[in-house]
Amino acid sequence: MSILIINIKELLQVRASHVLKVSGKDMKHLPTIKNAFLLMDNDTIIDYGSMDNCKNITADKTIDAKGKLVLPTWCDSHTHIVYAGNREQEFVDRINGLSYVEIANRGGGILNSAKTLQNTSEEDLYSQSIQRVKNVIKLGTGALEIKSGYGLTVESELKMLRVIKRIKENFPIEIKATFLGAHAFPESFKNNKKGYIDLIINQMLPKIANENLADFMDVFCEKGYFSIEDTDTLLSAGKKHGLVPKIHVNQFNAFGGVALGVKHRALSVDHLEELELEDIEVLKESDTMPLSLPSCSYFLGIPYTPARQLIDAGLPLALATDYNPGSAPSGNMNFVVSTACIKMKMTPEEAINAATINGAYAMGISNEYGSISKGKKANIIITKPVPSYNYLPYAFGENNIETVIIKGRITA
Ligand SMILES: N=CN[C@@H](CCC(=O)O)C(=O)O
Ligand SMILES: [Zn+2]
Repeated sequence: MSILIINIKELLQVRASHVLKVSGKDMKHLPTIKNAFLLMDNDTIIDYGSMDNCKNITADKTIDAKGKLVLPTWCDSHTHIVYAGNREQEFVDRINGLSYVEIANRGGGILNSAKTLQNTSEEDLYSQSIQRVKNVIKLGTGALEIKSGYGLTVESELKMLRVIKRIKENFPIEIKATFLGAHAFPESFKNNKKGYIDLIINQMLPKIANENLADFMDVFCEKGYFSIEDTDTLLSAGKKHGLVPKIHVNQFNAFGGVALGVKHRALSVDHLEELELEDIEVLKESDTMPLSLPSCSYFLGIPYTPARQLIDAGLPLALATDYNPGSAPSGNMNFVVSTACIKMKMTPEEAINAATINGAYAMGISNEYGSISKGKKANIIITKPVPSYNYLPYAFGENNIETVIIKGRITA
């Protein structure tokens, strides 16, 4: 089936298909066409341009987008959207004065979510998770990275990854799965950290590879979690099974994790709330995408990634939600884009680039997603009538998405 969108007030993020990411000054530029049309055939974008050149084009369905913007769907490249239960009690504990780290040290945090997930059936985990997936699609997300990491046992990590696989099979959006068994040390391995790392390497990884359950390997490289040496060992082990590295790094402390990520040619280094000059220098020599999670900074009240420093140094930046029960219980990419503008001083052009093409790069899919390009997947947002694209981040908290098209089908 073909869909033609006509009279588009402004078509955003129009790029040649070979552009895989944008960096530095180029992030300030968002290529657009005013008074445009867009043509999709089945799941693919096949043509676009000015309305002046739309005269002889017909399609099975025509949508009039007068007064509305059209842009690629958001690419949310860092989520933990598969989880069981919630952690609203910890939210209240933080309001009453405890820090995220103090809560974690008392056995809350990731271990709290792991306990709940271990006691939740695969079926129940799937139904809880798909509610969130359905919601984020309505909010304009068309590609999603999903991590394991609340299992922390062989059985429960596999349970999480099988749920991710099932979501992938049953939903039209693009999904990439990340194995994050190294998210925290389980209580039973508190005094035997090497034992847990051995379990990941010798038990979890071979099974995951055997069932083809993950694309990427992630590690929470942080004080009190996995050290530089642990992360190095784990990423190397993941690579042997074909898993591309990514890291949670510099969330609370900067101690060389970014350089380690670059050494491993990580696809992205994520969080970066704490950043040293040497981190920026090392990233300049790499293809690794720095990735920021503003909703986590907002929710925990920790610093925001210094986006200006990264972009002004000529680097690219991707934005994602970090959707998880502890540090960012929201999968709203529109809020992420707004918050990046409001709190990180990114321009709307930079934020939209970071949430589309650069997010796609951070999932290794920017050859097919993240821009309006001929031959790319027809993943499209049509907004409500709005004055300009600046209005999208400006009107924070307002839902300005009217229609979401995923792989050429109207989905929301
Ligand atoms: N920092 C590590 N992992 C998650 C939070 C996990 C949790 O608190 O449940 C994050 O990216 O923020
Ligand atoms: Zn995370």
